[in-house]
Amino acid sequence: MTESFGARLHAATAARGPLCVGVDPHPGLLQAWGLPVTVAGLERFARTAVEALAPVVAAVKPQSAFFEAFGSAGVAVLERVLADVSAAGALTVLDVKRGDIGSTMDAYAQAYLSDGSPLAADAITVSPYLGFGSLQPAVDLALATGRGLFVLARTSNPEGAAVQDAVAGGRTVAQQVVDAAAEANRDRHPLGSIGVVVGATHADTGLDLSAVHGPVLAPGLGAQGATPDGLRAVFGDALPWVLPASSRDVLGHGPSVTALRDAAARTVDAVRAVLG
Ligand SMILES: O=C(O)c1cc(=O)[nH]c(=O)n1[C@@H]1O[C@H](COP(=O)(O)O)[C@@H](O)[C@H]1O
Repeated sequence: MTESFGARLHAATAARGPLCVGVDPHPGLLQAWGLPVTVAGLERFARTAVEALAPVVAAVKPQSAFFEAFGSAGVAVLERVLADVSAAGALTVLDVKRGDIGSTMDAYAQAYLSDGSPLAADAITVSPYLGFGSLQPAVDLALATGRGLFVLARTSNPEGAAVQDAVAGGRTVAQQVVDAAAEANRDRHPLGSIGVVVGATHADTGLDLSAVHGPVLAPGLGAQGATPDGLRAVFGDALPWVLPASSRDVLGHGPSVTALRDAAARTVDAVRAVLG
């Protein structure tokens, strides 16, 4: 039987530390690395980041939009990134934030979560704001193929509050997302495969994460102001579920492979000191 994403992530973070590094090829970062803002520059950037990071961190999260911006040639670079990260032993979390009516969600699921698809990743980010139930085709396919989801619950940006902190039926919308993920993770050991996204940027998430039993992707370290030391105050008892994520703060140390790897190692050490 295929090993679940949750089990694979649990093993990867135990071996390499609890950190997901994002590969976000911002045009400004390409320029800072002395690269042209072209497909060739994108490819060099992505290959360097993968060479530096994929052999050492638990998970690598390419942000799809920065590749899509270059059209089909950029998407081809993304396909290569996904393959190379896997070959180097890290898990791939493709940040595409998909969410659609169920029948179309099924097509997205086939694109990103089915064996043999060129854009298949170990997990993808999805948006539940067409209703958590609309994600069911992705939940089903992820669980069937040993893959996972990270469902946006309380995002790192301040604008998220207007929707995610709204209260319906006595619970915030974000809490309802967390509870639905928890239900999908019930009885999955050692870790469920339906993760949630909760920004590390919040003073107080307002969430009860005690039953989530799946990974809590926590973006916002560095560039958005969150710090490893701050994770304890943000997540409290839920720290064991947390997978902190950082993109620009690490990528800014390129193009030196050594400097990128050192930056990732420093961040891993800092989050390990808090998460254990
Ligand atoms: O799903 C995500 O990855 C995500 C969710 C969220 O709430 N906030 C957030 O910043 N992200 C992504 O995480 C990355 C953060 O990048 P940095 O701010 O450079 O570390 C970006 O690719 C964002 O799109």
